Amino acid sequence: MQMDDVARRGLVLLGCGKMGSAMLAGWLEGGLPKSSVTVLDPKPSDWLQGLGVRLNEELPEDPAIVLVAVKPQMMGDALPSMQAKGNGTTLFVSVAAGTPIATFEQSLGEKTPIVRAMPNTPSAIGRGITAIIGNAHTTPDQLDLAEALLKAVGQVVRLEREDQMDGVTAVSGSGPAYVFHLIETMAKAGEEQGLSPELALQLAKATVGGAGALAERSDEHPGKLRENVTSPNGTTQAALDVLMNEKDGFPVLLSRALKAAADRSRELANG
Ligand SMILES: NC(=O)C1=CN([C@@H]2O[C@H](COP(=O)(O)OP(=O)(O)OC[C@H]3O[C@@H](n4cnc5c(N)ncnc54)[C@H](OP(=O)(O)O)[C@@H]3O)[C@@H](O)[C@H]2O)C=CC1
Ligand SMILES: O=C(O)[C@@H]1CCC=N1
Repeated sequence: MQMDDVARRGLVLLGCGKMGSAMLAGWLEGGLPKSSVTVLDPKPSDWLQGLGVRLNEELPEDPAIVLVAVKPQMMGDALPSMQAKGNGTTLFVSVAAGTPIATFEQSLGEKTPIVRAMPNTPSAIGRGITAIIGNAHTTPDQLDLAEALLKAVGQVVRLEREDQMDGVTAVSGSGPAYVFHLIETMAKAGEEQGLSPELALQLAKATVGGAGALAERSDEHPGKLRENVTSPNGTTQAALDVLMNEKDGFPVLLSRALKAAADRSRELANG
C-alpha cells in the first residue's frame, strides 16, 4: 500500500552516484515503475541515461519521498533546490554520512519530516542493511514508509538515538569496503603461497561469500563457527595465532579502523 503511494506521487532521487544507483537498481528490480522516479544528477552515468527514469526533469508537485544521496560536502549546493518541497507532506530520506538531521531542518524547514538513513552497497543485489531514525516531525506512517522503501533493497534496523549513526556507519556503511579489502589481501597472500592470481581470487571470493552466508544463516555464534574450522594444533590455529595477536592482530586493527570511521562521521557533522 505504502509503496503504491510512492508509485503514484513519485520518488525524487537527488544524486545518483554509487549509493543512489545501488538503491535505484534494487527499487526498479522490486517493481517501482520507472515513470515514478525523477533523478537529479548533473553528470548522469550511461547506465542511468539508458534506464528510462525521468532524468533532470521538472519535479513532481507533491512527491512521496525525496531521497538525498549526494556527498555530505555537496549538501550546501544541492539542498536549496529542494526547499520548495519542505514543510509539507513530502518525506525526506538522507543517506549522507555524518550530516545530522538538524542540517536538513535548517535548510528545508523545521516541520519537514526527515529520516536519516545509513545503507550500504550490497543494496544493489537486495542484500543491503540500512539503519534509520526519523526527526520529531516524522509520523509513524512515514517511518514505516521509509522502512518499506529501504526493505526493497535489504534489511532495515531502527535506531533509538541519532548518535548511534556514527557507529553504524563504521560497521555496516563502510563495512563492505573492509570485506572487499579482505578478499583482495587474502588473494594476494594466496599468490605468495604459489597460487595463480585467478585461482587465489576465486578461492578468496568464494570463501568470504560462503563464510558470510553461513554466519548469517546459522544459529551458531561466529565464534563457534570459527572454532568449528579450528583443529587443535592444526593449520587454522597457526593462522589465528597471528590474526588474534593482542598487539597487532585483527581485534586491535579493526578497533582502530572502526574508530577512525566513526570519528570521521562525527567530523563530517561539523561540515
Ligand atoms: N558509497 C557508499 O557505499 C555509501 C555512501 N553513502 C552516502 O551516500 C552519499 C553518496 O555517496 P556516493 O554514492 O558514494 O557518492 P557519489 O559521488 O558516487 O554520488 C553522488 C552523486 O551526486 C551527484 N551530485 C553532486 N552534486 C549534486 C547536486 N547539486 N544535485 C544532484 N546531484 C549531485 C554527483 O555528481 P558528480 O559526480 O558529477 O559530482 C554524484 O553522481 C554520500 O552522502 C555518502 O555518505 C552512504 C552509505 C554507503
Ligand atoms: O565513505 C563514506 O564516507 C561513505 C559512507 C559510508 C560508506 N561510504
